[in-house]
Order: sequence, then structure tokens, then C-alpha cells
Amino acid sequence: MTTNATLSHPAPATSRGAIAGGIVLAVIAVALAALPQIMPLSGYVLNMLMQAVTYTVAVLGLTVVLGYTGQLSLAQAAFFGIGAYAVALGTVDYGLGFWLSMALGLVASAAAGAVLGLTSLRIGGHYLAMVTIAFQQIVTLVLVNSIEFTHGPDGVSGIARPNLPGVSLTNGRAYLTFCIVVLYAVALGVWYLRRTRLGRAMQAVRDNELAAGVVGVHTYRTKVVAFTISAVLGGLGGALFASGFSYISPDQFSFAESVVFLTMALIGGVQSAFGTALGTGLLILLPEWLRFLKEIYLAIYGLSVILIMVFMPEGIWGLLERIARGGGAKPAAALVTPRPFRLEIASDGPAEFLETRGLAKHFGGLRAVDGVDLTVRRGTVHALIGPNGSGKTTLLNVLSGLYKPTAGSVTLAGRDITRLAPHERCAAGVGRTFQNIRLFRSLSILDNVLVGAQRPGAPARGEAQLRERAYEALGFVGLADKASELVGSLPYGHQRLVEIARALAGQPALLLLDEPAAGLNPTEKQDLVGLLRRLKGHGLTIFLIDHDMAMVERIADHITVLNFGKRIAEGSPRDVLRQPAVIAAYLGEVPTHGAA
Ligand SMILES: Nc1ncnc2c1ncn2[C@@H]1O[C@H](COP(=O)(O)OP(=O)(O)OP(=O)(O)O)[C@@H](O)[C@H]1O
Repeated sequence: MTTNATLSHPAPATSRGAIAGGIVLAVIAVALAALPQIMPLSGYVLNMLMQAVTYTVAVLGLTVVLGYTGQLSLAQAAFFGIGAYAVALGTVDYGLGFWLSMALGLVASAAAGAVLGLTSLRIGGHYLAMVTIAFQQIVTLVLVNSIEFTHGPDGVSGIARPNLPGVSLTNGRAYLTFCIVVLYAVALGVWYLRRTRLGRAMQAVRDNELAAGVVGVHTYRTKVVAFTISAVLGGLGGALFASGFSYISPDQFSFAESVVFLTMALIGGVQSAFGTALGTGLLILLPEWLRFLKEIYLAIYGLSVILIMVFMPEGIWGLLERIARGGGAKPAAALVTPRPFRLEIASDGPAEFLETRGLAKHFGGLRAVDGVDLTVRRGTVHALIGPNGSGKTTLLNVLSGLYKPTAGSVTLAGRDITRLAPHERCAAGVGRTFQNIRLFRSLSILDNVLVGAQRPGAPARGEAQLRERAYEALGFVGLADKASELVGSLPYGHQRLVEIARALAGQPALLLLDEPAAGLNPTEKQDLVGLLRRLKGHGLTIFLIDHDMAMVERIADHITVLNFGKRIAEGSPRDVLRQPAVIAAYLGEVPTHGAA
């Protein structure tokens, strides 16, 4: 570990390929924006470009909700419809003007998106996707059947285009340029979002929701925000679309259109704003290019889509990125000398740092944890041991908030944390690692640790401080030079260290480790013991589960033994490991004396 407090700010590794790619993109972007002004475009081409641009704005919403946050939404056409009908009815029936109508449409889309996101509290995965389909169908039914309000299947015509101060957008070419500028702003925002605290939280939820909560991400709120942003973008795309075509009807916003939006995002590469734009453009242009095939064109179109999806699961953009990276070559490491690792742990408060009283967790009739009283003293290493299935991991899950206890209480530094959610416990100073490593696999090592550093209430604030903190934690575990590598490319032992660094970056006061030595070789175990001793030296309280008795004996100040969910022994390693009840529990023999 470096002792001098020097930190050269980590510049993101920028390859020549990325710069070249950026220049190419910028040239294409400027050329596209200038196209309507410098080239005579037929009405047909103008309409196609208008559709591509307004659709892309809406499909970028899927990048946020599905690409970044991993939540499948099949209602994007419904939000597109809400935005479109707000502008259509607002301008045609109510004389509100474009801007006010659009604002109302965005508010309505945001509200509907937030409500959909709120349902994720009760349900998730496929069921949540079903709810989005139901919402889509409700919107379609309203558009078709509320004839008085929406004009029904006849649709709305004569939708006006807006004006900007000093600029008339009534001309189709001027309006297209305006839509392209809006698209650029949205695409830039979505691209940048990925690099922000919120974007990292979203990606953490996508990669591992359980771990995200434990490292301080408010997973529920993150999903609601993602749904809301996605809905607003859907509404914005729809509002621009309605004015662009001056006529809309319900069939343009049906479930089939939601599937088309989803296909566009997946084909291009849903995890990237550029990929989404590429996929949308391609799926609008492809049918036109294939028209010369006459009656078999639909079959070829369908086949192309299937082939892209099967052979490019990350989409076309994902493939291009992989090629640009040189077939998986490691990105250049940032030259960073981390500051020495610091932990700011309050030294006042009760010596009994973590206490459980009568803690129980039952799964139906199975008493996995059965009325456990536990006291972990401040600044000690406390080990929890016991045979397989004795309830150790369940106890740790109750302590970190992943399981609600059936009975009993948990107190941290005198504060009752029994009812707190995982992210709130993290904010209270509880960090943890998992028996089966739970990292955010598509993120870099640095981004994994940044998610830990940005937990609510952590001292690190701005992006620079967060990076500094993340590098400190990575330097402590000896991985600062690998920060920019993808976490999935690391060997198993190093992945365990990244999990520890992620927890440490959040400045915990208590670290819960679930079998940290599992799968490590003897040298790595030796290093782990050294690392835990150094952490103890920083005043951290450590509560760990492990099966390696030699390691536990070397590192632990105190041991608690569980069997069948009950505490059967407690004390110093020397005493506990020699107790007949403990030996019997491990060897499966019936003790001849009463249990401790
Ligand atoms: N989510 C769950 N639903 C039902 N039963 C569970 C659940 N989680 C754990 N159990 C059961 O609770 C008991 C305790 O399991 P737990 O994983 O806590 O044991 P452990 O001591 O950590 O075991 P190991 O050392 O093998 O990891 C086991 O019988 C297990 O099958």
C-alpha cells in the first residue's frame, strides 16, 4: 500500500479507436442534421426520416429501462401514444398550443410510467412485463373506444406544428431539423446517464439486484425513476411524431408497435444509446431497402431480424464495440497512485456493537435461525461457525436486511435496525460480501467499487471524491492497477477482493463476510488473513462465516457456533473449538454432556 497521499486523477482509458469512432459519429450526426436543409428531400423520404427520428427518441426510453436497469417494458408504444394524443387533442380540440400540450403529455407519461414502476415493489421479472402489456392494452382500448374524447378509430387530423421564437417550424424540413436536434440532446443525455451515480445504480440493479440493495442502492426507487424517464422519452417521441405527421390514429400505438420498439432496441444494442439509434434507423429503412424483393420481402426482413438477434445477442452496436476493443483485449489501466486507505469509524458508543436478541427466521416449518442471542464487540473479529445447513447464511441475510426476521431484534451501535431495508442498513454502516460472489458483472472493477462508494450517507460526495475513494479501496486490496478491467475477466480470488473493496468503499463500521476464504488457494488465504488483520487495525468490526477452522482460529477473537439454527457454543477460539458439543455437531455425534 502506498503511504504518500498522492493521487493522479484517473483519466478514463481512451483508445484511439474510441476517438476515431467519436469523430465518425459526430460527422454523421452533423451531416444528418444538415441533410434536410441542403438536400431536396421528397415527401416520402422526409416522412421516413421523421419517423426514424421520432421513434428513436421513444426507443431511447427502452435503453434506460431495459438496457440500463434490466426491466422489460412492453408499453413503450402506449407512452408514445399518450404524448402523441396530448399534442393532437391539446392543439386540435382544446386550442392549447403545442408546447403546453406537449408538457401535459410528458406529465401524463411520467405519471403513468411512475405508476408502472411502483408495481415493481410487489412484482418483478416476467410478471412486471405482463403488467406493462396490460397497461399497453388499456391505453389502446381507451384510444379506440373513448370516441368522444379521442375521436376513436378515426384518429385525429390537422395537428399543427410548433414555432420557436423567430423560427417557424411549420415547414417539414425545418421541423425535421428541430426533431433531429431534440434527438441529439436526448441521446446525449441517455449516453451520459450511464456514467452518473443514477446510471451506475441502474446498472447495478440490472446486474444483481440483491447485491445492489446491500451496497446501498435504493433498488425500488431506482426502478421507478427508470420507468419514469423511459415513459417521458416515449411521450416526447410521440409528441414530436404527432406534429410531424399531422394525423394520428390508435393503430399507431398498439401492442404490436411496442414489440417493434423493443425489437429496434434489441437489434441495435439496448445497452447503448447509439445502438438503440442504429437499430431504430435500420428497422425503419430495412423494409424500404428490401422492397425490390416484392412478395418475399417480409420473410427476408423477419429472417434478418432473427439472425441478428440470435448471432448478436448484444445487438449490432455490442458487436461493433467488441471489434473496436480488439476482440476482448484489456483496456489500458489508468495510472493511479491511490491515497492510503482510511476508515472513519466513530469510536464512541457502546462496546457491544452488534446485538441480536431472540432472532429467528423460519421458512414454513423449518427453523433456520431459532432464537439467537448474539453480541459482537466493537473492533473485534467475530466468527460464526457451524455445520452445513445450520443457519449461518440465513442469520447473515437477516443481519444485512435481505430477510425479514420472524422474531427478535437487531441492534447496531445501540440503534434498532430490525426493520431497516438492506440499503438503509448499508447507510447505517453495514457492509457485506456473499458466499457466491455477487458482483455487477458487466461493469468494470472501478464501477463496481464506485457503486459501493456512492452509498447514501457516505462521506465521498462528487464524482472526483467517489473515484478517489474507490481507488483507495482498490489500492487496499491490491487491485488499483486493474481498475478499468471488466470484473468478469478476473480470477476467482480477485473477484472476492473486489467484493470486499466494494463494501469498504462505502465506509462501513461493520463488515459481514460470508465464507470469504471459500475457493481461495493457501497463498490467497494467507493474504486474506493479513487483509482482515489490517482492517481490524483500522477499527472495523468484522463478523465472518467460514468453514476453514485453521483460518478462523488464527483470525477470530471470538466464535459463536450454530447448530440447527440455535447457538450451541460461544467464546474464544481456543475454548470453543474444544467443546464436546461443537465437536459432536461437526462430526455428527450425539454429545454425552449438555450443550453450552
Ligand atoms: N430461502 C429459503 N427458503 C427455504 N429454506 C431455506 C432458505 N434459505 C435457507 N433455507 C434453509 O435453511 C437452512 C439453513 O440454511 P443456511 O444456508 O442458512 O445454512 P448454512 O449454515 O449457511 O449452510 P452452509 O454452511 O452450507 O452455507 C437449510 O436447511 C436451508 O435449506
